[in-house]
Amino acid sequence: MATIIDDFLSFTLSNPHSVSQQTHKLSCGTVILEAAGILRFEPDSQAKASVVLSAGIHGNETAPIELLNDLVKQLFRGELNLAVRLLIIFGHPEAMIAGKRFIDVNLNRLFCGAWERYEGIEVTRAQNLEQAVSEFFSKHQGGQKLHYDLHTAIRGSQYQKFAIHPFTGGRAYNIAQFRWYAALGVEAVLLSHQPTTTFSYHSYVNHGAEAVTIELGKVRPFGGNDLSTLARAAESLTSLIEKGSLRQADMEAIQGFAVIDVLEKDAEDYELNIDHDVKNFTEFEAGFELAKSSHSRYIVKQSNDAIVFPNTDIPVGQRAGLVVRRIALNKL
Ligand SMILES: O=C(O)CCC(=O)N[C@@H](CCC(=O)O)C(=O)O
Ligand SMILES: [Zn+2]
Repeated sequence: MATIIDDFLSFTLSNPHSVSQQTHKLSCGTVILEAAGILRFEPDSQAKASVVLSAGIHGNETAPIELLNDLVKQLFRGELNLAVRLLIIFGHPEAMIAGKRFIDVNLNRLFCGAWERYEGIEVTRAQNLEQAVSEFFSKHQGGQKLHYDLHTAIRGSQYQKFAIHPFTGGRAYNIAQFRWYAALGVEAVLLSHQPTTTFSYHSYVNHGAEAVTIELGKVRPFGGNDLSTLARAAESLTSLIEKGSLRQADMEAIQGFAVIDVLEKDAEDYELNIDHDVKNFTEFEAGFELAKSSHSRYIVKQSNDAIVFPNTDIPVGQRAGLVVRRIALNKL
């Protein structure tokens, strides 16, 4: 059986529920297996930042899991310098084994204490992840607190890699973060217009971290990903781990979008008036009836408003899509 040193992903898939704590000495730090799918790296030198990198919050979004697993292998082999405190999280090992987005309820709707209102195996995992992040940031030693929650999208996208920035509630946008997203290869950023119960929003609002959800392509099973498409993301994350600073690329490469509306599935007969293969960021004409149910209709308000994350295969009360509108990030 694989050890965490050989292959953290294989080890996690073989030990999805509970593990005994393990500590290993690295050439420039220490690594602690804290819980199933959770590894904490502490550098020997003064840490330049506290960084959370999570993937697999949705079990079938495998490319970023494979990406993080490669980084962990390089750290164990002593091939990378460790300049930051680093928490690596494989969010939902049981869903990863099942090859499913989730088992009972969508884990990425349970943070900020929302788990209190749900039942299912994800409830305990959400609590454990909140606690792991809280303990990690409570030992912050200086520099920035950062959390990048890595996903892949169910549908194809007109922008392959895009970020969903948390609702700021008046906190200023950090332009250096946008430049860092560009360095990761991100092509579009959505600015959320209201609080959510996602993992990245939790770190942003409760820990004051610079946190964001990043979509790195399309959902594929383990082994089915072309990791060469993530080379830029891998290089920039490696640089963050080794140097403790965020690479900066030209922000002009990123298209900004404001989230205008959240489409909510408000009845069992809720329908989106789009084909199953419509891509994220597809635009509509003003007046188009985008959604309807026995309770409501959603009419597109302005031409070129676009849809992201359309999905009606969800419980009533949850998000069936986001309506977004182009904005200039340099005018924020
Ligand atoms: O492709 C889809 O429909 C969903 C992909 C995904 O899991 N996206 C995240 C975004 C989280 C956020 O809004 O910050 C999610 O839906 O949880
Ligand atoms: Zn996801």
